[in-house]
Amino acid sequence: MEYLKIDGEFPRLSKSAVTLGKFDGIHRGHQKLVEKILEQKEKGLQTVLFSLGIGSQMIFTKDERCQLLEKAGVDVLIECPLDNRIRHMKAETFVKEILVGDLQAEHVAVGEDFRFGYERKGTPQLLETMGRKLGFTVDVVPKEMEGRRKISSTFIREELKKGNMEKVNDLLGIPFFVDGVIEHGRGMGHKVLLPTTNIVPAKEKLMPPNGVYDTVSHFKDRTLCGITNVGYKPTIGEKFLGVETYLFDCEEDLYGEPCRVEFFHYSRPEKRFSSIEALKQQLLKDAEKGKAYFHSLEK
Ligand SMILES: Cc1cc2nc3c(=O)[nH]c(=O)nc-3n(C[C@H](O)[C@H](O)[C@H](O)COP(=O)(O)O)c2cc1C
Ligand SMILES: Nc1ncnc2c1ncn2[C@@H]1O[C@H](COP(=O)(O)OP(=O)(O)OP(=O)(O)O)[C@@H](O)[C@H]1O
Repeated sequence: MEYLKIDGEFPRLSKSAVTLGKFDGIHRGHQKLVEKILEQKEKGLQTVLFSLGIGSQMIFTKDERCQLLEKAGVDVLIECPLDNRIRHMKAETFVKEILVGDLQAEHVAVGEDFRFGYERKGTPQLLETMGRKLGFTVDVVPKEMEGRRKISSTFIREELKKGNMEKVNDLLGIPFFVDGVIEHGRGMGHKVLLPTTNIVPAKEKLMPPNGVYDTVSHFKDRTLCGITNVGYKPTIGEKFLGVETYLFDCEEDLYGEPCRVEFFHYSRPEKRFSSIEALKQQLLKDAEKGKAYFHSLEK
C-alpha cells in the first residue's frame, strides 16, 4: 500500500474509488466503506482511503492503521491535515479540484451523515448531484449501529477511557491492540518477580486506563496468552508509560522481537504496593485470574 502525507500539493492518481472521512480506529462502520471501495477493484479502479484531519492521539497509530488497511487490500492511504486551505475550501471546489481533478475519482463512498468542505456544507447528496455531472458514482452507506447508537470513533474513545475492552472490541470488529518491539525493562521482573515483556506505546497512541488486562500477544511465529500492566509501575517508579506482559508458559528472552498485544478484559487498576513481596503476591493472583478468564472463553 502506498502512504501519502499531504503537504501542499495533492498527488495525481489514475482512476480511483475513494472513501472520505477521519478514520480514527477503522471500526465496523469504516470497514463497510472500505468494502464498498474494494468492490470497485474489479472495474480496474485503485482504492483510496482519504483521511482528513486526524487528531494528535489515535485509537490506532499511523503505522498500525497502515498495517490494517494494507491487510484489507486498500491501495493508497492519503493523510490530509485539516490546514487553512482545506478548512476554507468550498465543498464544490474540493470535489472538482481534488476528488475529480487530482484523484480522478470514479467512485466515492461515504457514510450517510458525512459532512465536508467550508462550513461543513458538503453532503452525500451534493456528492451525488456533482457525481452525475462530473461522471462519478456514489455509495451513501447507512450508519452501522450498536443498539440505538451509531458506531463512531467518539463512542470507541469513550469506552476505551472506561477500560471497557469488550465493548471497544465489539465496536472495532477486531481486538484493540498495541504494536511494539520488546525492550529491556530494569530486569527486576526476571530476578525477583515474574519474567515479563516490555513495550513502549507510541506517544500518539490512545491507551485504556492504567491497570491490568487479560491479553493475547502475537509474535512472529507464536501467540501467547498473558496479563498486561499498562502504566508507570508506581511501586518501583517508572518515568514512561509501559505495556508490560507476563506471558503464561513462556520462559524465553523475546528481546528485540516485534509484538502485537491484544486487549480483551480489564482486571484491576494499577496500584502502589508497600513492598515488592506484596506486589509479587498480587501478580500471582492476577495470573490465576487471567488464566481463569481465558479458560472461561474456551467453554
Ligand atoms: C500483570 C502485571 C501487573 C502489574 N501491576 C503492577 C501494579 O499494580 N503496581 C506496580 O507498581 N507495578 C505493577 N507491575 C509492574 C511491576 O512493578 C514490574 O513488573 C516490575 O517492577 C519489574 O519491572 P522491570 O521489567 O522494569 O524490571 C505489574 C506488572 C505486571 C506484568
Ligand atoms: N457507523 C458507521 N457506519 C457507516 N459509515 C460510517 C460510520 N461511522 C462513520 N462512517 C463513515 O466513515 C467515514 C469516516 O468517518 P469518521 O471517522 O469521519 O467519523 P466517525 O467514525 O463518526 O468518528 P468521530 O466520532 O471522530 O466523528 C465517513 O464517511 C463516515 O460517514
